[in-house]
Amino acid sequence: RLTGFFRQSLLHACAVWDKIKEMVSQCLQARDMAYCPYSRFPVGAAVLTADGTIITGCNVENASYGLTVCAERTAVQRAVAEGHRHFRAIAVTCDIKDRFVGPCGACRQVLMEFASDWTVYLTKPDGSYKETSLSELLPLAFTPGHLTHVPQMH
Ligand SMILES: O=c1ccn([C@H]2C[C@H](O)[C@@H](CO)O2)c(=O)[nH]1
Repeated sequence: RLTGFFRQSLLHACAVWDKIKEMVSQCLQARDMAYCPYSRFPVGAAVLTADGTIITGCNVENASYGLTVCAERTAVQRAVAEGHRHFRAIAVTCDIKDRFVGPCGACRQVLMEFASDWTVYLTKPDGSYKETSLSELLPLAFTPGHLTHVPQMH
């Protein structure tokens, strides 16, 4: 029989595994909602908040091209608008099957605003993923902590 610490550790590992699977599945579903008539390059994202909520986003393009918003920023901004400011992880996917694709530079910076220790799951269309981190994707980052007037988070 599994007891105490080991049982707890196993349950925790299973809960984490379930959350990753759920994020991966939700980012793939979000990609199907992408509005990308110009690039025809759909992207999906799913962020995991500190309280375990998963919020998705897709890219939303614009005829001006430049006003396009990426899937990752759509998800983060949606999460913030719903009251979340503490994040743990993000899963991102596009239609490219043969390699893992990272978020664009603008999205890396926007993620950095809310945490430096995001876990990032680069997800292929078949649901396989590569785990990385925001600090690996954006080393030596500029962060809110570098400003003399640090924004009050409340
Ligand atoms: O990290 C990225 C990179 C690109 N895109 C979108 C923007 C545009 O709609 C399309 C092609 O660049 O992909 C994202 O959503 N996330």
